[in-house]
Amino acid sequence: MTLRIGVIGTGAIGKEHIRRITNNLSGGKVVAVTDIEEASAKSAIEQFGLDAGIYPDDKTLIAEGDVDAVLVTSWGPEHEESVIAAIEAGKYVFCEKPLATTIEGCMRIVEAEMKLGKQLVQVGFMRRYDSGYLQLKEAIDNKFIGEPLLLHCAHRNPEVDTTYSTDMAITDTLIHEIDVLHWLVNDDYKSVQVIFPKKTRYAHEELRDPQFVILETKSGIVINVEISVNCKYGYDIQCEVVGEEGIAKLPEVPSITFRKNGRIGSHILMDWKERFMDAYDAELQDFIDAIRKTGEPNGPTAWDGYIAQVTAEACLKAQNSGKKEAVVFLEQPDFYKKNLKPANV
Ligand SMILES: NC(=O)c1ccc[n+]([C@@H]2O[C@H](COP(=O)([O-])OP(=O)(O)OC[C@H]3O[C@@H](n4cnc5c(N)ncnc54)[C@H](O)[C@@H]3O)[C@@H](O)[C@H]2O)c1
Ligand SMILES: O[C@H]1[C@H](O)[C@@H](O)[C@H](O)[C@@H](O)[C@H]1O
Repeated sequence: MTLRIGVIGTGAIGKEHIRRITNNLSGGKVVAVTDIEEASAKSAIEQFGLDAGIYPDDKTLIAEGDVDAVLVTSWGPEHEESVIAAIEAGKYVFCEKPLATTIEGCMRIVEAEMKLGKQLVQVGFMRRYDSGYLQLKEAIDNKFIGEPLLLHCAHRNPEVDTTYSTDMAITDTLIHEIDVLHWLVNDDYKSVQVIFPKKTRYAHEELRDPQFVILETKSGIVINVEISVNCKYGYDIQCEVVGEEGIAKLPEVPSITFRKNGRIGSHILMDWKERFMDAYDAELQDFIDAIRKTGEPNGPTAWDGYIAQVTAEACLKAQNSGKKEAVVFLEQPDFYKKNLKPANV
C-alpha cells in the first residue's frame, strides 16, 4: 500500500519534503496540500507536477478519507493544533521541529496520543539519521573511546535576516543539538547555562550573536555548543566527543580539495538544506517504511519533542538569568519506552 500523504504548509521545508517524497523516496505519495497562502500550495503542485488536491485548511485536509498521514511543515506556533487534529482523526503525523512551542502544548500532544493508545507522531529531528552522527553513536555505544566525558560542538549559520531573534538561537537552531546530543550519549540533561560572548558586528541590532551554551547531563557529561548565526564563511556543524580513551569527531562534509591561486582548499556548504540532505531523505523514508511495515512510526517521538521543548525553555530562562538553570522533566511514560534506532540503518 502506498502511504497517501497530505502536506500542511508548503514553504521552504514543506516543498523540500514534497520534492523528496515525489522524486527520491519510495512508498509515499503526496495527495493533498494546504497553505494559508493558496498561491504557495498551487506553486508546490505545479513545481513538482503533483496529482494532489488543494484544501482550504489543515482540518479539511486531515478529514480527507484519502489521506493516511500528514506532514506538518507550517510555522512552529501552528504545529500543535494540526498535530492534535491529526491524532484525533487517527492519522499518522510527521511534524517538523518544534513539536509545539510550549511545554504544555507538547504535553497536550503526548496526552492525545496516549489517550488514543497508539503512536502516530514522528518529530523531524533528522540528525539522528545522519550517517556522521550514527557513526559517532556507534563509537560511543561500543566504548571505542571509553566513557564520554565532554563534548565540544558548534552550530554555525552564515547569516540570518532581521526576523531572527535571540531566542530563536535556542528554539530554532540549538534545538537540533538539544535533541541529538543526549541521544548520542544516552543520557538526560540536568542543567543548562547560556553565556553571551562579545557580539559580532554582523548581527542586527536586536540580536545577541554568538551564544555559548553549556549543557550538563545527569551522569556529569559537560557539553558546550557555540551558536553563531552570522559566521559568514558557511553552514558548519561540529561535534567532538572527548572520551576516557580517545576523541571522536563528526566527519567533515566530503568535498574536493583544490589547488588554486596559490592555495590548497576545500569547499564548505552555505545552505542548511544541503548539509543534512541524506538525513532528511532517511528520516522520511523511515517514517513511510515503518508505517507500511509495522503500522507505527519508528523515529523521534512526541515524547522526544517534549524533552526538547523542556530543555529549550530552560535555555531561554538561562539566557535571561545568566545563571545555571535546572532542566526538570516528568517521568517518561511506559508508552514511550522503546528502542528508537532508525529501522533503515
Ligand atoms: N528540520 C530542519 O532542519 C528544519 C529546517 C527548516 C525548517 N524547519 C521547521 O519547519 C517549519 C517550517 O519552516 P520553513 O522554513 O519551511 O518556513 P516557511 O515560512 O518557509 O514555510 C512555512 C509555510 O507554512 C505556511 N503556514 C503557516 N501557518 C499555516 C497553517 N496554519 N496552515 C497551513 N499553512 C501554514 C506559511 O504560509 C508558509 O508557506 C518550522 O517549524 C521550522 O522550524 C525545520
Ligand atoms: O539555524 C537554522 C538551522 O541551522 C537549520 O538546520 C534549520 O533548522 C533552520 O530552521 C534554523 O534557522
